[in-house]
Amino acid sequence: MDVNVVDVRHVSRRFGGHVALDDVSFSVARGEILGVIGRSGAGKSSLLRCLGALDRPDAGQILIEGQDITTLPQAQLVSLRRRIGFVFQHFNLLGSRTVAGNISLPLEIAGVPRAQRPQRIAALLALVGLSEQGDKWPAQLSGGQKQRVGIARALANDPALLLCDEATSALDPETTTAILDLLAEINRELGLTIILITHEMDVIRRIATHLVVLDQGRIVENAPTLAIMGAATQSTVTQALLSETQPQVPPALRARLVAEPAPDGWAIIRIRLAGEAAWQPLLSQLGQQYGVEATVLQGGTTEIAGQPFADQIVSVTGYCAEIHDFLTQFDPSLKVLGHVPADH
Ligand SMILES: Nc1ncnc2c1ncn2[C@@H]1O[C@H](COP(=O)(O)OP(=O)(O)OP(=O)(O)O)[C@@H](O)[C@H]1O
Repeated sequence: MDVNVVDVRHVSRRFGGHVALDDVSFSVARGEILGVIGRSGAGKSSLLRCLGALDRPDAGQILIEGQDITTLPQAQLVSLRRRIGFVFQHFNLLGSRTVAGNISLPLEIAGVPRAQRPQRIAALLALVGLSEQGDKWPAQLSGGQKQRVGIARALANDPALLLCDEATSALDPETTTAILDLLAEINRELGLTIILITHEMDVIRRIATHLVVLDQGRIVENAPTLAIMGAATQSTVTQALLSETQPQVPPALRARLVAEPAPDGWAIIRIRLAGEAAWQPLLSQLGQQYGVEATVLQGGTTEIAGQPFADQIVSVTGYCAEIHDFLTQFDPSLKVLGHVPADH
């Protein structure tokens, strides 16, 4: 039986009177990319430290490949930590070692014989696209290259789990995309299980197959990312986090929105379509079937966890109950955001 790589069961962590993690439970199956998101102070770092066996919870269990790390003696913890790779926000490379030397360090600590190291280091450098950079010093690298070294170092001992702590928060948007693509590729090629801690919903949207939303130490959402993005109801915290990356009604139009339909005016709706429905020519179908005009004002179609997902603000003329019923077949969470009276 293939056990989950991670099982977190009723974990709590207190600091003095403050509860940082409150009865947190979730599982991560092999090969999943789990995103953990929450606002500042939600408990993300506390969770990561417990998952990485850098801190012990006050209550609950954390099983890594079926082994409870909260009760393991120190000696066994050392070998267990080798099953977990860490990727840090600020890379944490040793400036006194070359790129190859940084990647070699975990191999040396694990007791990999000297003769075997160069081959392993070369394979890791190739995996992260730095084959020519082994002899360089960290100071000679860009932020993105430093993070590639950080990822290669984290993979050195062939971990079962990769823990990424805000791995792209210090990088520019283009480099963020390249690093997220690299993590997705490593996940695909090695089947590696990844937990990403982040405060950026965009990171989650791009690569996380599953999502846990933390708020004040508690889990408020735990499901496949696509299901949460397309859900009819979400927690207030999730809505706030999602709104950062969701299309919004253009401000000039928002100022003209009224609550009631107006003759000859248009309705402004928000439609989300997950899976195959996102590729369907729904709006042109609407035009043909009902003789109305539907225009996408904001948003588009992207991929979430390899599945198409459309999130759009659309204006529709002649909006009526029939059209609403037609569209809610495809998006039960469809929202009419308001109406714009005709410009007479
Ligand atoms: N060592 C500590 N001592 C006292 N309080 C702590 C400690 N570590 C965390 N906390 C508290 O626990 C709560 C959760 O903190 P944590 O750092 O886990 O949140 P976070 O989601 O990672 O926040 P951020 O995104 O700002 O890093 C916070 O209220 C924090 O002040």
